[in-house]
Amino acid sequence: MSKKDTRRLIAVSNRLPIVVKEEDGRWQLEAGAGGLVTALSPVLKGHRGMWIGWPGCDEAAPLDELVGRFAAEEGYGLGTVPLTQEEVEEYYEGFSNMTLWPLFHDLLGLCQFNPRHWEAYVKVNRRFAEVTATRVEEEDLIWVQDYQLMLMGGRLRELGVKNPLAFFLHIPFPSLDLFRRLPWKMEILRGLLEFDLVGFQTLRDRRNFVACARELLPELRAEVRRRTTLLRWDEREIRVGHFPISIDFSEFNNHARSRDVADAAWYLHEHYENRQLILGVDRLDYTKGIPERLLAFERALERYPELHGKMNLVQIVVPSRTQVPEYQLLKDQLDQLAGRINARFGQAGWIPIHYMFRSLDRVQLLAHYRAAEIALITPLRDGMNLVAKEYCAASVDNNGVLILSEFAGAAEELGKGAVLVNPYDIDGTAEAIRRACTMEQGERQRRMRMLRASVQRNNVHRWVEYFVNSL
Ligand SMILES: Nc1ncnc2c1ncn2[C@@H]1O[C@H](COP(=O)(O)OP(=O)(O)O[C@H]2O[C@H](CO)[C@@H](O)[C@H](O)[C@H]2O)[C@@H](O)[C@H]1O
Ligand SMILES: O=P(O)(O)OC[C@H](O)CO
Repeated sequence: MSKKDTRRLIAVSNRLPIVVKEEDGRWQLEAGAGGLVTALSPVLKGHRGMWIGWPGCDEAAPLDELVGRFAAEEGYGLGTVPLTQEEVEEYYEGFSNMTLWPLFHDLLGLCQFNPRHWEAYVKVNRRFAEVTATRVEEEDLIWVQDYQLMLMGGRLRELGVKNPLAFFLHIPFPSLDLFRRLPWKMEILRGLLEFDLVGFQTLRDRRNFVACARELLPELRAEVRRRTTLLRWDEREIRVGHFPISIDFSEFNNHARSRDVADAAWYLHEHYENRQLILGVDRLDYTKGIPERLLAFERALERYPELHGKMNLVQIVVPSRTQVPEYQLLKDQLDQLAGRINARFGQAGWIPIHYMFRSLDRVQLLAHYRAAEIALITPLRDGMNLVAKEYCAASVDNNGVLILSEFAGAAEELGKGAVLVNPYDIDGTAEAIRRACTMEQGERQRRMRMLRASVQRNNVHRWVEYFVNSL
């Protein structure tokens, strides 16, 4: 949003940027984790906005009081959409996370197509629209976020909301071949076409969407413009663009240089006895390629014994979607893999993999980024991947090597400075680990300078400005 633009921004997403908890009989609000929170909070703070979403807590919480406190402290308001336990199971865990999430990440084999889940998805999307309609004022921009809410636009129109409506998809949009497997593809497609602007992370996602729309709605007309594709359908015009999301570069860069972070990074190096640190940081998710990464690390230890004792893989996994069975299985798989590889290669005084299943606070996260000589970010498929960008912004000594999956949206922008890998290619990723461990200082610095300049230029403020200006 440009500085001149004074319109209020209403962001709507499944989850509010908060976690409500009861500790020792006292209710508290904590900031939530995840890419969306990281990206949107600074923007809403700057534009006296409002965030509408599911508070994710039980009915006993004194929500009004907590929400009021949040607005006073954070500088933007919250609107809440409560969900019942059954709705959480069917709309969120069910249709959103067992159908759309795997399908849109090209993992058809993990998809469930359950009509009950679909019905709950329709119902909850309508509810989100109804709550939003009661909060909206004449000049507001409404910006709906992500795959859980693709049907909101239609209901907002039915309710007579005339404000500009925008939608941004944080995850990839699948190819026509995959999208057509969805029994409710036409409803989703028509739902997205109710918005005035539909944004994707990458050019590939935008092209996939336009290809689906043209194929499944033959009467639709598409015209490629300079920055967007203009669709004409049902007497309306819809703009479709790609807007790679980013981070607040200055915030990460400045905080990474602070005394707290420098001390914590120094302590980490001492703790790991000055070995090279290879860092993985992910939400627990089967799209992030963590088992494949551990196997590639194992292959590197098999093939390059000269690396033994010289480096550690520090893998941090933040708990996520723990009620979905696939995520529970993944957790067990990771525990077993890390244990097996450590038992196979560990020596007195050297445990190859340090695996932590928890969230880190900001100072610790930045200290890990700053201390790590290598970031190993190997999703099987990812809309963007903000960890890759955060690592670059926090590598203030220009000394880090970014190994990045070619299937992360971030690879479109960071492909030149990063060492790109195919995460399914275990040998290739192992070779990339060796290459990064032995890369000369000059090449490290040249690559990281390029990466940092790119993240600095294409920061989150530019993302919002570019998106809103396209409306
Ligand atoms: N152990 C830990 N402790 C503390 N914080 C941790 C952590 N592990 C991860 N985080 C934080 O969580 C965020 C994760 O963002 P990502 O972009 O990697 O993925 P996510 O799948 O959540 O987001 C979705 O939205 C984003 C934004 O659009 C897209 O990049 C992505 O592809 C899409 O799946 C980062 O900001 C990171 O700092
Ligand atoms: O925990 P979830 O399901 O809200 O996922 C958050 C991630 O940022 C995915 O968009």
